[in-house]
Amino acid sequence: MTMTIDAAGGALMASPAEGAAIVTRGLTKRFRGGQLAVDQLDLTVPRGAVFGFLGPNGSGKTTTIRMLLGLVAPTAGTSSILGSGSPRQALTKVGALVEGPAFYPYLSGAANLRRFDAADPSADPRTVERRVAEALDRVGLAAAAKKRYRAYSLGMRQRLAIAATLLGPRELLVLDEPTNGLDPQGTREVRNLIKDVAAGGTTVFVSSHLLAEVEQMCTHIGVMRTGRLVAEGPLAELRSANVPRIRVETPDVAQAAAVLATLGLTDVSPGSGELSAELGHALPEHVTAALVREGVAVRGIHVVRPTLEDLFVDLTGEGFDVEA
Ligand SMILES: Nc1ncnc2c1ncn2[C@@H]1O[C@H](COP(=O)(O)OP(=O)(O)OP(=O)(O)O)[C@@H](O)[C@H]1O
Repeated sequence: MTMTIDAAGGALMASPAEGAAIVTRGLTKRFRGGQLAVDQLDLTVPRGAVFGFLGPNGSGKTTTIRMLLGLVAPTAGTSSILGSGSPRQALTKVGALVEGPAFYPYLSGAANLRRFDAADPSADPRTVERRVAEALDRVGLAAAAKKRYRAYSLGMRQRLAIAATLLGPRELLVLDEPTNGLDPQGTREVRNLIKDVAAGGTTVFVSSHLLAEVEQMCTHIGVMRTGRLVAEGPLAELRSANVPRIRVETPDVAQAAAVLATLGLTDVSPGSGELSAELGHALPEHVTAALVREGVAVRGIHVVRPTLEDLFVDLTGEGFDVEA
């Protein structure tokens, strides 16, 4: 179901969450069957960020989003959206897309949006035509406004779902797996649309299990593993946290390990016919010279900088689907 969550407006309360678009502290959800879906989540989404909420299937992303939007009650902890501790107070400024869209196939895109808007008690029916036209224009569907929904491509359908979240001015968009099921073209369309929306100043919180996709559009990421947040921060910072390693191919593994340790390299890991270590600030040419000087038979030397994918596999214990 596609939904734009709206509620009666009201003054937003000042709170410690001011300045961030989303803050959760100790947010926890245990389902009745005993399943701990979200475990002590401390999340901070800065205003203006495109925040990628990344994690394998079942890691708790949708449950977190449902708690943020007030659709499911947390077992423990707090969450705050746009500085308000009560989701209902902030939700007129929030557009949310949770799960798949539910549009009428025989109605046009524009007619679907009009129906959608009519179901929103906080929307002004006098301005609906203008707002529908603007939303369609924003997602690049102005020319297809009168086309029936069933004739839309998958990418167009998803753009219409996002248009439904943009029928009012939004400070925050929350999108749960918006590219799920899309082909590469549709994925690109949605990704570009998200970037455009963010460029207009809207904070975007987007969940995904696709690392490559998140890397291409997000400024910040949070990584979930079995209900817990295992990494969070600006993408650039997480990238630079990946320290380069040196890998040496040699039959003299033990002797090479001793040389690397003497040079101050850390995390020296011997293997079969090769070994690796964190390079740190050492220069590869100095390491090579030292090995040769000590009589180590060097067959090959490589400097490897782990990718974000490597980092996430380490963090989550699982591979991510890297196809966008
Ligand atoms: N209503 C529910 N009752 C019981 N368990 C649930 C319920 N909803 C989700 N879960 C469980 O909670 C865990 C987290 O699910 P959630 O849907 O939040 O993960 P997700 O990261 O969004 O995964 P996906 O990408 O597959 O939707 C899963 O183990 C799931 O089976």
